[in-house]
Amino acid sequence: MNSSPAGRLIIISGPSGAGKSTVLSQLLQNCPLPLQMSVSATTRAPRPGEIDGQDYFFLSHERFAELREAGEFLECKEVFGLGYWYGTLRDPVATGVNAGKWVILEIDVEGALDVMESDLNPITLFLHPGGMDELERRLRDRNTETDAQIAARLATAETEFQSISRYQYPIINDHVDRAVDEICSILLQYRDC
Ligand SMILES: Nc1nc2c(ncn2[C@@H]2O[C@H](COP(=O)(O)OP(=O)(O)O)[C@@H](O)[C@H]2O)c(=O)[nH]1
Ligand SMILES: Nc1ncnc2c1ncn2[C@@H]1O[C@H](COP(=O)(O)OP(=O)(O)O)[C@@H](O)[C@H]1O
Repeated sequence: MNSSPAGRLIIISGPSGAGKSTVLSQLLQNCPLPLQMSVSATTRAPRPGEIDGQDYFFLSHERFAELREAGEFLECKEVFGLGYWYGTLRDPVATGVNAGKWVILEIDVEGALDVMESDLNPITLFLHPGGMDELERRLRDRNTETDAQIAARLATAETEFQSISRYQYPIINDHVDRAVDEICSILLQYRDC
């Protein structure tokens, strides 16, 4: 018998550069819930400082395709139309939720819509940077992508904003601390449900 309280699935989406990683790392440190990040698999190259198995599982295209064909992904998508795949592995998510964790999927809108249609009943949040100018500034200041990659991210952002109404909670990340507090308050409302 499993005596742990039930875990939850949480989805956070939002355009690249909105501040998802920044906000989530503070949320994990400051919100008194058993939160756990889902580690996605991707075929994109690691950025300097990113650690395999911690930030992502960095896979070859061949290995990713094998796992996809074997049905190992809860969802997977080619994001930004640049040939790079991203996917959520089923097993670690199920293991986390069964152990009472509140597992956070930081995934794109297309993948999120797939999970919303499943019977997993996720809590869904969309992080918004405030405006396109601010988004571009954050992407340029982050200095991790080429101009072409930034352009692809901005084009995808325009499309992603059109799906904001599919999420339960739109969050404006104007100040990191404020956004973290807002998200934590929302999640705490579900603690006794
Ligand atoms: N569908 C899906 N999208 C993912 C997954 N992991 C990451 N993403 C999305 O892929 C996009 C790019 O992520 P990344 O390459 O880390 O760049 P960043 O968002 O600019 O930091 C973001 O929109 C993520 O939310 C996943 O497992 N599935
Ligand atoms: N509220 C904020 N105000 C200003 N800059 C921010 C804010 N949140 C995040 N940033 C910065 O914006 C850039 C993109 O943030 P990041 O967390 O990498 O976004 P994402 O994970 O959504 O792609 C980073 O350089 C980060 O330091």
